[in-house]
Amino acid sequence: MGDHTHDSSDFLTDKSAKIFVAGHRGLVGSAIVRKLQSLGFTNLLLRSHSELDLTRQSDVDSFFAAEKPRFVILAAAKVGGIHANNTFPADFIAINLQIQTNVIDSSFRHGVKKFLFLGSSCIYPKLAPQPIPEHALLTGPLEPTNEWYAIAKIAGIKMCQAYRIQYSWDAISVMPTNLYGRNDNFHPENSHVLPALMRRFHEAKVNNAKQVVVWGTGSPLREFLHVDDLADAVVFLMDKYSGLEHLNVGSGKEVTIKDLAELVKEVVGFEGDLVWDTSKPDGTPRKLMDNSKLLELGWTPKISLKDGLVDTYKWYVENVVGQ
Ligand SMILES: NC(=O)C1=CN([C@@H]2O[C@H](COP(=O)(O)OP(=O)(O)OC[C@H]3O[C@@H](n4cnc5c(N)ncnc54)[C@H](OP(=O)(O)O)[C@@H]3O)[C@@H](O)[C@H]2O)C=CC1
Ligand SMILES: C[C@H]1O[C@H](OP(=O)(O)OP(=O)(O)OC[C@H]2O[C@@H](n3cnc4c(=O)[nH]c(N)nc43)[C@H](O)[C@@H]2O)[C@@H](O)[C@@H](O)C1=O
Repeated sequence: MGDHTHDSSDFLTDKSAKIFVAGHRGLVGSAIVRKLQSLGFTNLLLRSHSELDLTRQSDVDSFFAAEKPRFVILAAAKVGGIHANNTFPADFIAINLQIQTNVIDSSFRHGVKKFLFLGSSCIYPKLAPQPIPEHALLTGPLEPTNEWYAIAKIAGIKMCQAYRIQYSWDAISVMPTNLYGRNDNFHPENSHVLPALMRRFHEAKVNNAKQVVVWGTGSPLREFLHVDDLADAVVFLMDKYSGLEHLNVGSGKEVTIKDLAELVKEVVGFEGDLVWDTSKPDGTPRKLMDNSKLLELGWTPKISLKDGLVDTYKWYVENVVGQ
């Protein structure tokens, strides 16, 4: 049935193989492109959103028919933090279902050898056991602030499994924890917590503000992974993993939002106070992935949260501030 969990594909052997990285301008896609380029891959197939709208089925199919990539990594999606997910539920379910259905089906029909789908830790029940094992999927109700996005992601996992079962097609699914790094979205309301706070502390520092508002109670726990570690894991799994089950990718380390805010404040160099806006949702109380399956395959994360924050802040100042 094509469930050769520990088989090695020839992903790393042919550096001229055509690889379509969908969403290459985003946080995750750009990190995967950097990783592949650093390994010597020379035939990356890249299209911006304006060049190819992945929600348009016939455009996607024509693109695959013409280009015939050998490998596909799907990092294009409608993505956002807790506020965006809670405010635009129709976009989060519809756009993600459209993109992933089009790209998965066209990849299969046009002979892609191996396909990788990216989900998210929000696929798991709100009150899943911690750390969250892969088999916690579909065992309880979802976190309401992101259930629409989560349902789309669960459908993506199931679609990859269905194509593997029916057609023996090599499609795998990877569930990253909360990510951060270069090319993140620093939008003040719609981004994730880490880029949102980095921007807010930076702007408060340059404007000599006394206070910065942080959302929620500060008590939720989150696990963060630098996107360069995620890109390393994606390439590792394209080479090493061909299983039916989705795999968690995390750092294994969690932090409260309060401690994260203090750390970002320190890295940015803001010296004022934090004010907690408890009218904003906390979301899931705790979301730590069990990454033991990935560790057993031989992969380990390398970038600490502190080092990753320093690198991201440097990038933000050099590339986003004043643009
Ligand atoms: N960021 C995180 O913390 C996490 C992310 N993930 C997953 O990783 C993947 C990538 O996320 P991330 O890099 O953060 O997201 P980004 O928003 O940074 O990047 C998404 C990319 O997809 C492109 N895109 C969106 N819609 C379309 C479309 N209709 N047609 C073509 N391209 C489109 C965007 O282009 P444009 O901006 O021009 O629309 C953008 O380049 C997603 O599947 C996400 O679920 C998983 C866990 C955590
Ligand atoms: C990756 C993951 O991302 C989303 O889930 P989330 O983990 O809740 O992500 P978040 O980064 O937006 O918030 C984390 C915590 O941080 C708090 N918080 C404080 N201050 C700000 C703030 O200024 N902005 C944001 N966004 N959050 C803040 C916030 O209240 C919450 O308690 C999913 O919708 C889903 O898309 C998904 O899969």
